[in-house]
Amino acid sequence: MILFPNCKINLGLHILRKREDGFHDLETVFYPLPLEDALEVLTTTEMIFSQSGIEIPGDATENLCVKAYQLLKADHPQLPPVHMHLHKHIPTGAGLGGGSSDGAFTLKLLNEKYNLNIPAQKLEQYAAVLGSDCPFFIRNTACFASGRGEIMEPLQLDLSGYSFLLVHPGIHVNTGWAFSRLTPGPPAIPLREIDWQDVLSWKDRLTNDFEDVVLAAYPAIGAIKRKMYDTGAVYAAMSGSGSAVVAIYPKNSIPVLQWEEGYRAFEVP
Ligand SMILES: C[C@](O)(CO)[C@H](O)COP(=O)(O)OP(=O)(O)OC[C@H]1O[C@@H](n2ccc(N)nc2=O)[C@H](O)[C@@H]1O
Ligand SMILES: Nc1ncnc2c1ncn2[C@@H]1O[C@H](COP(=O)(O)OP(=O)(O)OP(=O)(O)O)[C@@H](O)[C@H]1O
Repeated sequence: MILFPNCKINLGLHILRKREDGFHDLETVFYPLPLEDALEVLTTTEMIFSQSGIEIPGDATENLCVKAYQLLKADHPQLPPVHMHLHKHIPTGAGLGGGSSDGAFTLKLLNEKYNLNIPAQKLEQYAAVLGSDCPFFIRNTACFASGRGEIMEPLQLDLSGYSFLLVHPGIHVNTGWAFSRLTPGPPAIPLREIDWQDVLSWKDRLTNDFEDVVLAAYPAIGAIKRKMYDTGAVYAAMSGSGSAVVAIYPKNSIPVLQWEEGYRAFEVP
């Protein structure tokens, strides 16, 4: 069985407070986009994880696909050994949730392929063990998120009338480092006060708290954002803790742009 774990973008991201468990409470809107990895699972006689495409830093045993398998196996010993192959397109350390999506899709795939009958709510709980961004990818539709990102509420938001440009400057931003650099606090404009149907208003009202610290450390990211606005984007912002920047253009109006060596650009027309 093959599934295609997609990426997410954050539309607005406010870091509200540091918690006693070391994590931060936040508020954000998650929106899924079809920049995808490919995840294949076959039944075998011994556990194998293999990977192609973009190289993932770290040991294969730390991969969220492997961790997701182990998490389910502990509660569902009937799961057979599998060969999991992950073909990676989504840049890592990009704020696009690629690793989180791989972990969440592994849970969904194993549940379906081996008829474990785990309800979606329980899958979200397993996903929260893997990472803060993971639960979103179980439902994978636009939502408000709070807590660590695991408390979700559906948001009616259809951006299919727009085109998206994602640019990754090849910089790997460590999420833990980015959280450690910022000062949490109440947002100037809470996400509940944003008019989600008026995309043109977002430029002046929707903010990502990570931009202050991450753009200060990596000015190249701010330059990408400026170039997007200079070329007709109606909204542009860093996604999550970066370093990818996402721009929303009027439908089929993404300009042909030259980027520096080592940058990768992805279009969702
Ligand atoms: C920045 C976002 O992408 C916004 O959607 C997420 O909050 C990050 O989620 P993630 O990559 O799944 O992060 P995790 O793997 O859970 O945590 C990585 C590290 O980020 C910090 N972290 C993460 C999420 C959170 N709500 N508070 C935190 O302080 C912690 O230091 C943690 O050790
Ligand atoms: N399947 C995977 N794909 C990408 N990275 C993974 C995967 N499994 C584990 N990781 C680890 O996650 C790290 C990237 O996480 P980080 O939170 O820094 O970046 P991100 O792009 O914001 O998040 P993520 O893609 O995990 O949501 C990588 O350095 C890698 O070690």
